[in-house]
Amino acid sequence: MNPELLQVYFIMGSNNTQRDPLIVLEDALIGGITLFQFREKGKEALTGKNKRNLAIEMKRLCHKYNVPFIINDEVDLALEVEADGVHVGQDDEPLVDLKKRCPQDWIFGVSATNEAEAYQAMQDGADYIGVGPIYGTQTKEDAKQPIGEEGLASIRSIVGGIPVVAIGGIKLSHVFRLRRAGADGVSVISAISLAEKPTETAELFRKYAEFMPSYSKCMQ
Ligand SMILES: Cc1ncc(COP(=O)(O)OP(=O)(O)O)c(N)n1
Ligand SMILES: Cc1nc(C(=O)O)sc1CCOP(=O)(O)O
Ligand SMILES: [Mg+2]
Repeated sequence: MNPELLQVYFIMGSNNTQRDPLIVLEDALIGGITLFQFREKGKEALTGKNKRNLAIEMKRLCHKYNVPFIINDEVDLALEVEADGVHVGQDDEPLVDLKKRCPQDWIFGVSATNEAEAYQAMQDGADYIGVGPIYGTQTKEDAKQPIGEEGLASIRSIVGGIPVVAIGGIKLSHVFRLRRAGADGVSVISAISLAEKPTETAELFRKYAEFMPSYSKCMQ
Protein backbone atom coordinates (compact mmCIF):
# COMPACT_ATOMS: atom_id res chain seq x y z
CA MET A 1 0.00 0.00 0.00
CA ASN A 2 0.98 3.63 -0.38
CA PRO A 3 2.38 4.59 3.08
CA GLU A 4 0.99 8.11 2.64
CA LEU A 5 -2.47 6.64 3.29
CA LEU A 6 -1.34 6.28 6.91
CA GLN A 7 -0.51 9.97 7.37
CA VAL A 8 -3.70 10.73 9.31
CA TYR A 9 -5.51 7.48 10.11
CA PHE A 10 -8.70 8.35 11.98
CA ILE A 11 -10.57 5.62 13.90
CA MET A 12 -14.04 6.05 15.38
CA GLY A 13 -17.15 4.28 16.59
CA SER A 14 -20.44 5.82 17.67
CA ASN A 15 -19.36 5.81 21.33
CA ASN A 16 -16.20 7.86 20.74
CA THR A 17 -18.17 11.09 20.43
CA GLN A 18 -21.13 12.84 22.04
CA ARG A 19 -22.08 14.20 18.62
CA ASP A 20 -23.54 12.59 15.51
CA PRO A 21 -20.66 10.32 14.39
CA LEU A 22 -21.45 10.99 10.73
CA ILE A 23 -21.00 14.73 11.27
CA VAL A 24 -17.72 14.18 13.11
CA LEU A 25 -16.50 11.87 10.35
CA GLU A 26 -17.42 14.32 7.60
CA ASP A 27 -15.67 17.13 9.50
CA ALA A 28 -12.55 14.96 9.74
CA LEU A 29 -12.76 14.09 6.03
CA ILE A 30 -13.03 17.78 5.14
CA GLY A 31 -9.94 18.37 7.26
CA GLY A 32 -7.97 15.83 5.23
CA ILE A 33 -7.79 12.49 7.04
CA THR A 34 -6.16 9.93 4.75
CA LEU A 35 -7.67 6.66 6.03
CA PHE A 36 -10.66 5.78 8.22
CA GLN A 37 -11.40 2.76 10.43
CA PHE A 38 -14.88 1.98 11.78
CA ARG A 39 -14.34 0.50 15.27
CA GLU A 40 -17.69 -0.14 16.89
CA LYS A 41 -16.94 -1.79 20.23
CA GLY A 42 -17.09 -1.21 23.97
CA LYS A 43 -19.77 0.38 26.12
CA GLU A 44 -23.03 1.26 24.33
CA ALA A 45 -21.68 0.14 20.97
CA LEU A 46 -24.29 -0.36 18.27
CA THR A 47 -25.20 -3.87 17.20
CA GLY A 48 -27.04 -5.61 14.36
CA LYS A 49 -28.82 -3.46 11.78
CA ASN A 50 -27.90 -0.17 13.48
CA LYS A 51 -24.22 -1.04 13.29
CA ARG A 52 -24.48 -2.18 9.68
CA ASN A 53 -26.37 0.96 8.64
CA LEU A 54 -23.81 3.21 10.30
CA ALA A 55 -21.02 1.31 8.53
CA ILE A 56 -22.76 1.79 5.18
CA GLU A 57 -23.23 5.53 5.77
CA MET A 58 -19.62 5.94 6.91
CA LYS A 59 -18.33 4.10 3.86
CA ARG A 60 -20.44 6.33 1.62
CA LEU A 61 -18.97 9.44 3.24
CA CYS A 62 -15.39 8.14 3.03
CA HIS A 63 -15.78 7.37 -0.65
CA LYS A 64 -17.22 10.84 -1.31
CA TYR A 65 -13.81 12.14 -0.15
CA ASN A 66 -11.79 9.32 -1.80
CA VAL A 67 -10.68 7.92 1.55
CA PRO A 68 -10.52 4.12 1.99
CA PHE A 69 -12.93 2.65 4.56
CA ILE A 70 -11.49 -0.01 6.90
CA ILE A 71 -13.40 -2.09 9.47
CA ASN A 72 -11.92 -3.18 12.78
CA ASP A 73 -12.15 -6.85 13.87
CA GLU A 74 -15.38 -7.75 12.07
CA VAL A 75 -14.46 -9.42 8.82
CA ASP A 76 -18.00 -10.58 8.06
CA LEU A 77 -19.34 -7.05 8.39
CA ALA A 78 -16.50 -5.79 6.20
CA LEU A 79 -17.43 -8.33 3.52
CA GLU A 80 -21.13 -7.49 3.82
CA VAL A 81 -20.70 -3.74 3.35
CA GLU A 82 -17.85 -4.13 0.84
CA ALA A 83 -15.29 -2.24 2.86
CA ASP A 84 -11.82 -1.51 1.50
CA GLY A 85 -10.01 -3.50 4.16
CA VAL A 86 -9.89 -4.84 7.70
CA HIS A 87 -7.75 -4.32 10.76
CA VAL A 88 -7.10 -7.23 13.13
CA GLY A 89 -5.19 -7.53 16.39
CA GLN A 90 -3.35 -10.36 18.08
CA ASP A 91 -6.58 -11.79 19.55
CA ASP A 92 -8.61 -11.56 16.34
CA GLU A 93 -8.94 -13.85 13.33
CA PRO A 94 -5.44 -14.62 12.05
CA LEU A 95 -4.45 -12.71 8.95
CA VAL A 96 -3.50 -15.84 7.01
CA ASP A 97 -7.05 -17.21 7.49
CA LEU A 98 -8.96 -14.06 6.71
CA LYS A 99 -6.90 -13.36 3.59
CA LYS A 100 -8.32 -16.58 2.12
CA ARG A 101 -11.87 -15.22 2.25
CA CYS A 102 -11.37 -11.53 1.49
CA PRO A 103 -10.70 -9.71 -1.79
CA GLN A 104 -6.98 -9.67 -2.59
CA ASP A 105 -6.97 -5.94 -3.23
CA TRP A 106 -8.13 -5.09 0.28
CA ILE A 107 -5.93 -3.26 2.77
CA PHE A 108 -4.97 -5.63 5.61
CA GLY A 109 -3.73 -4.09 8.87
CA VAL A 110 -2.40 -5.94 11.91
CA SER A 111 -1.62 -4.64 15.42
CA ALA A 112 1.69 -5.24 17.16
CA THR A 113 3.06 -4.28 20.56
CA ASN A 114 6.48 -5.85 20.24
CA GLU A 115 9.11 -6.88 17.71
CA ALA A 116 8.01 -10.53 17.49
CA GLU A 117 4.39 -9.62 16.72
CA ALA A 118 5.45 -7.03 14.17
CA TYR A 119 7.83 -9.44 12.44
CA GLN A 120 5.10 -12.11 12.27
CA ALA A 121 2.60 -9.61 10.84
CA MET A 122 5.10 -8.75 8.14
CA GLN A 123 5.72 -12.44 7.37
CA ASP A 124 1.95 -13.04 7.18
CA GLY A 125 1.60 -10.35 4.52
CA ALA A 126 0.14 -7.38 6.39
CA ASP A 127 -0.08 -4.21 4.30
CA TYR A 128 0.65 -2.10 7.34
CA ILE A 129 1.34 -2.59 11.04
CA GLY A 130 -0.44 -0.62 13.78
CA VAL A 131 2.15 -0.22 16.54
CA GLY A 132 1.05 0.66 20.06
CA PRO A 133 0.08 1.77 22.52
CA ILE A 134 2.81 4.37 22.25
CA TYR A 135 1.47 6.47 25.13
CA GLY A 136 -1.22 5.94 27.76
CA THR A 137 -4.75 5.95 26.39
CA GLN A 138 -8.18 6.25 28.00
CA THR A 139 -9.94 5.07 24.86
CA LYS A 140 -9.10 1.36 24.79
CA GLU A 141 -9.95 -0.42 28.05
CA ASP A 142 -7.69 -3.42 27.45
CA ALA A 143 -4.73 -1.49 26.07
CA LYS A 144 -1.31 -2.92 26.92
CA GLN A 145 1.50 -1.04 28.68
CA PRO A 146 2.74 1.90 26.58
CA ILE A 147 5.88 1.10 24.60
CA GLY A 148 6.97 4.69 24.01
CA GLU A 149 8.83 6.14 21.07
CA GLU A 150 11.75 3.79 21.83
CA GLY A 151 9.47 0.76 21.40
CA LEU A 152 8.30 2.13 18.06
CA ALA A 153 11.88 2.76 16.89
CA SER A 154 12.89 -0.73 17.90
CA ILE A 155 10.00 -2.29 15.96
CA ARG A 156 10.82 -0.14 12.93
CA SER A 157 14.42 -1.34 13.02
CA ILE A 158 13.36 -4.95 12.49
CA VAL A 159 10.50 -4.57 9.98
CA GLY A 160 12.36 -2.63 7.27
CA GLY A 161 10.23 -0.60 4.91
CA ILE A 162 6.74 -1.98 5.63
CA PRO A 163 4.24 0.82 6.33
CA VAL A 164 3.88 1.45 10.08
CA VAL A 165 1.31 3.59 11.87
CA ALA A 166 1.68 4.61 15.53
CA ILE A 167 -1.37 4.44 17.83
CA GLY A 168 -2.36 5.11 21.44
CA GLY A 169 -2.67 8.45 23.26
CA ILE A 170 -1.36 10.44 20.31
CA LYS A 171 -1.84 14.19 20.15
CA LEU A 172 -0.71 16.75 17.58
CA SER A 173 2.40 17.60 19.55
CA HIS A 174 3.69 14.02 19.17
CA VAL A 175 3.63 13.84 15.39
CA PHE A 176 7.19 14.94 14.56
CA ARG A 177 8.72 12.72 17.24
CA LEU A 178 6.78 9.70 16.03
CA ARG A 179 7.78 10.28 12.43
CA ARG A 180 11.40 10.53 13.53
CA ALA A 181 11.00 7.22 15.41
CA GLY A 182 9.90 5.52 12.20
CA ALA A 183 6.13 5.96 11.86
CA ASP A 184 4.64 6.66 8.45
CA GLY A 185 1.70 8.22 10.18
CA VAL A 186 -0.44 8.40 13.27
CA SER A 187 -3.70 6.72 14.11
CA VAL A 188 -5.96 8.60 16.50
CA ILE A 189 -9.40 8.33 18.02
CA SER A 190 -9.97 10.93 20.75
CA ALA A 191 -7.62 13.60 19.38
CA ILE A 192 -10.09 14.10 16.52
CA SER A 193 -13.38 12.53 17.73
CA LEU A 194 -13.40 14.68 20.90
CA ALA A 195 -11.85 17.77 19.33
CA GLU A 196 -13.93 20.93 19.52
CA LYS A 197 -13.26 21.46 15.82
CA PRO A 198 -12.48 18.11 14.17
CA THR A 199 -11.93 19.72 10.76
CA GLU A 200 -9.24 22.08 12.02
CA THR A 201 -7.59 19.36 14.10
CA ALA A 202 -7.50 16.92 11.19
CA GLU A 203 -6.14 19.70 8.96
CA LEU A 204 -3.28 20.30 11.39
CA PHE A 205 -2.46 16.57 11.64
CA ARG A 206 -2.29 16.49 7.84
CA LYS A 207 -0.10 19.60 7.62
CA TYR A 208 2.32 18.19 10.19
CA ALA A 209 2.45 14.84 8.38
CA GLU A 210 3.20 16.48 5.06
CA PHE A 211 5.98 18.54 6.57
CA MET A 212 8.25 15.50 6.96
CA PRO A 213 8.73 12.65 4.47
CA SER A 214 7.77 9.29 5.95
CA TYR A 215 10.21 6.45 6.60
CA SER A 216 8.69 4.03 4.08
CA LYS A 217 8.50 6.71 1.39
CA CYS A 218 12.24 7.31 1.80
CA MET A 219 12.89 3.57 1.49
CA GLN A 220 11.01 3.28 -1.85
C1 LIG B 1 -4.39 1.11 13.27
C2 LIG B 1 -4.76 0.27 14.42
N1 LIG B 1 -3.78 -0.21 15.21
C3 LIG B 1 -4.10 -0.96 16.28
C4 LIG B 1 -5.42 -1.27 16.56
C5 LIG B 1 -5.79 -2.14 17.74
O1 LIG B 1 -6.28 -3.41 17.33
P1 LIG B 1 -6.58 -4.53 18.46
O2 LIG B 1 -5.34 -4.77 19.20
O3 LIG B 1 -7.19 -5.68 17.79
O4 LIG B 1 -7.61 -3.83 19.42
P2 LIG B 1 -9.09 -3.35 19.10
O5 LIG B 1 -9.00 -2.07 18.32
O6 LIG B 1 -9.80 -4.40 18.30
O7 LIG B 1 -9.72 -3.13 20.43
C6 LIG B 1 -6.41 -0.76 15.71
N2 LIG B 1 -7.70 -1.00 15.89
N3 LIG B 1 -6.04 0.00 14.64
C1 LIG C 1 -7.74 1.34 19.21
C2 LIG C 1 -6.46 1.39 19.93
N1 LIG C 1 -5.51 0.43 19.76
C3 LIG C 1 -4.43 0.65 20.50
C4 LIG C 1 -3.27 -0.23 20.52
O1 LIG C 1 -2.35 -0.01 21.30
O2 LIG C 1 -3.25 -1.17 19.73
S1 LIG C 1 -4.56 2.04 21.46
C5 LIG C 1 -6.08 2.37 20.84
C6 LIG C 1 -6.91 3.55 21.25
C7 LIG C 1 -6.47 4.82 20.56
O3 LIG C 1 -7.29 5.86 20.97
P1 LIG C 1 -6.72 7.29 21.36
O4 LIG C 1 -6.17 7.88 20.12
O5 LIG C 1 -7.94 8.04 21.83
O6 LIG C 1 -5.72 7.11 22.44
MG1 LIG D 1 -9.08 -6.12 17.33
